[in-house]
Amino acid sequence: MLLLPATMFHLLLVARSGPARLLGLPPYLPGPEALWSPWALLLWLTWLGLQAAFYLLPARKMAEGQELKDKTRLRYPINGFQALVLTALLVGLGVSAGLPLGMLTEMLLPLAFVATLTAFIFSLLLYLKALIAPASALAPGGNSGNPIYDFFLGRELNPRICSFDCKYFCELRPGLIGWVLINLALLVQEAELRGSPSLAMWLVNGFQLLYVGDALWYEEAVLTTMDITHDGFGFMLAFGDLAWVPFTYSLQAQFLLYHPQPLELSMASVICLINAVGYCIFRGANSQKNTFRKNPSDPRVAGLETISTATGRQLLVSGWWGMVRHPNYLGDLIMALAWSLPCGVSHLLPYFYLLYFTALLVHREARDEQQCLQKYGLAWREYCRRVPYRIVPYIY
Ligand SMILES: NC(=O)C1=CN([C@@H]2O[C@H](COP(=O)(O)OP(=O)(O)OC[C@H]3O[C@@H](n4cnc5c(N)ncnc54)[C@H](OP(=O)(O)O)[C@@H]3O)[C@@H](O)[C@H]2O)C=CC1
Ligand SMILES: CC(C)CCC[C@@H](C)[C@H]1CC=C2C3=C(CC[C@@]21C)[C@@]1(C)CC[C@H](O)C(C)(C)[C@@H]1CC3
Repeated sequence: MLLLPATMFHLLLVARSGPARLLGLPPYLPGPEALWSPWALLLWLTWLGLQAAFYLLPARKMAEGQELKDKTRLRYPINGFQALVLTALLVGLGVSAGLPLGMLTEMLLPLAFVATLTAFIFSLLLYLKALIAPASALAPGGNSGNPIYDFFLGRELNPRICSFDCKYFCELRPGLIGWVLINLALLVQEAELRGSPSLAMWLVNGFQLLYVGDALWYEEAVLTTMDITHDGFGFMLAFGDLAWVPFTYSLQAQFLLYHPQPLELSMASVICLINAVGYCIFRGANSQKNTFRKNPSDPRVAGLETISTATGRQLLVSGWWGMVRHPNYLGDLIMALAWSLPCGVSHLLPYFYLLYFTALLVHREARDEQQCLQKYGLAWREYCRRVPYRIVPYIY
């Protein structure tokens, strides 16, 4: 809990330092005046309030989540993409009225500080709220009795205030949309400093906007991810969603602002191709599984080979899910590589995301494997026999 914020501040500080060494010491240790700003707090709270207001707007659709322990299903508004468009319109209006968006890049440290503070306070409130939640509302992990462990993992599965779902809101709105807004501010700032944004900055902005736009367009798919169906809402996700995502996932764009990198058109085309391949695998795999889980007789998936399980559910063994056991992770990792390549190969720092993400997905894959083995038993073993590789064909 201390190491994660420390890593985030380390990355923010080294990204703007001359040597930009991932493993080097930060150029200076920020004092309270560099971290604390009432304006940053005001801006952050306004941002959270704005995104919460967008969440509460009428949605084009209400989706049902997975069945819970008490056999009920929660309902979720599907209006994340609408929130992204409204945010873009508002920011566009602001910029045309003279709002200095590039200035946001000067406030990253105090904003990251207030986001971290919010995550700690929010997690504490969530921990306290879980004390009065019924046992059926608690997450399978995160209720060990060790308060520090439970505070970190999160005790309640789907904490809500009336119909407002705190975890679903945080997972997709303030952090993800904040990430692309920070990227955009870095692009604007680069244009102000150097006359126009660099090709590398355009690529990083474009790729990551596609990733965030995709997440919000296919918002309903998040309801079947491990975070929503299995993990409690505690410090890990609150900090991850609110602080880690916007301030560390924008690291490549931060690096590019302070360390401009030349990029040939031919190299840029290769990088675009890598991103496109990654995206096709990621989207193809996620959509195939979601379509199959919603309706196995959908013509798009009806011809795929499957294994039956004792639970009545089936497992795909052909198509994307017959290539490796987590094709979506493979696609995500290929995209992560494409996001770092525009930053060149002179520094390790822009590859931090790729390294962290590999570790996260390897660990996540192992957790999922454990859960699937528990759920599906012998059928899962048979799936592992038929599809022996986890993430990368013939390698892992
Ligand atoms: N950018 C980021 O920081 C992060 C991105 N991600 C991305 O989020 C996405 C979701 O990931 P995550 O929630 O971890 O897991 P998945 O979407 O991979 O879901 C795993 C579940 O899929 C089902 N499943 C597994 N194999 C099969 C099969 N052969 N046929 C049918 N169903 C199967 C099982 O659930 P069941 O059988 O119950 O349906 C399993 O528990 C991924 O694309 C990942 O890359 C994840 C973490 C961080
Ligand atoms: C800080 C810790 C070390 C780890 C925190 C992990 C979180 C940052 C991630 C856990 C799962 C995530 C997902 C996405 C973002 C990062 C977190 C919150 C996701 C919303 C990104 C966009 C994708 O399209 C997705 C599939 C919707 C992702 C779902 C999981």
